Amino acid sequence: MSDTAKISLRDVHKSFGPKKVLQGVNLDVGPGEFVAIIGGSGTGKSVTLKCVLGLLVPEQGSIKVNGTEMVGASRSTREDMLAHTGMLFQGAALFDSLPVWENVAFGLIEGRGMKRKQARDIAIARLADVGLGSEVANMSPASLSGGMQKRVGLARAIATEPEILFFDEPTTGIDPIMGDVINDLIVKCTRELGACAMTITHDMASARKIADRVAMLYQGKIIWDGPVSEIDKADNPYLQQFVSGDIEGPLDLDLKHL
Ligand SMILES: Nc1ncnc2c1ncn2[C@@H]1O[C@H](COP(=O)(O)OP(=O)(O)OP(=O)(O)O)[C@@H](O)[C@H]1O
Repeated sequence: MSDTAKISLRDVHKSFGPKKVLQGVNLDVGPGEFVAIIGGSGTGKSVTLKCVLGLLVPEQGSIKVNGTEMVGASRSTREDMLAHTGMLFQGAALFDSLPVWENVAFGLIEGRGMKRKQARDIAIARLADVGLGSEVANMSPASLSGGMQKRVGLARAIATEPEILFFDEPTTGIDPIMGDVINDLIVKCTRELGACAMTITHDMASARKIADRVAMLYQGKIIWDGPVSEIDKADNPYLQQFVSGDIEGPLDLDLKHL
């Protein structure tokens, strides 16, 4: 798998002072594959994603994206990688000073140097892909509901037709019905692009719906990694406790130390 993997993490370690957060993470995401990293609060999901994006630097290990080593990579190598990726941030992270369409078109205008008229047309098409009409294009992001902001964030993530998509807790902060709409849109948009994707989430319903595979992070390592269809049959007490949300089980002992 690692020769063809679009994203490959090998023995990734990341600490903050004495706190060892990642202690040898191994994970591959293949072409066209959607992997969800699941795990409880504070297990290091965000730290893992930030290491892949180059926002944090691991002190040990290798992270390859499209076969290129990212640990210790130059700024231009990282920028090149980011130019081929799309990202939906947890709070959608839209610029309130720009109208919706310019948020969606940002990577096209600033990153690709596209003319504003053409970029606006593409932005309106991407907004339609996520179920938003052209009347939204000139609105301020601040005037939209949380669910609409997530849709705009998704339209922005796919605007440059990236090969790799990253999602940071895509259903956090919105109601379950809107969460389901967002999950459906994420699946549709990712498939249409033929992109591979990585999401971090503690929402099992979302992980089951959007991912092909889940990888459970616990005590700094991936302790279970398998297809969504295998989750319920898996003989792993940590995974089963997390999936069922039980208070009793092997996980709660460790939670006291968080
Ligand atoms: N910049 C930092 N400096 C110090 N400690 C950090 C830093 N970033 C993360 N941590 C610590 O690393 C641990 C893992 O954090 P992380 O945000 O990755 O967890 P998470 O699994 O994403 O949790 P959640 O689901 O609650 O967002 C936490 O104990 C956190 O306090």
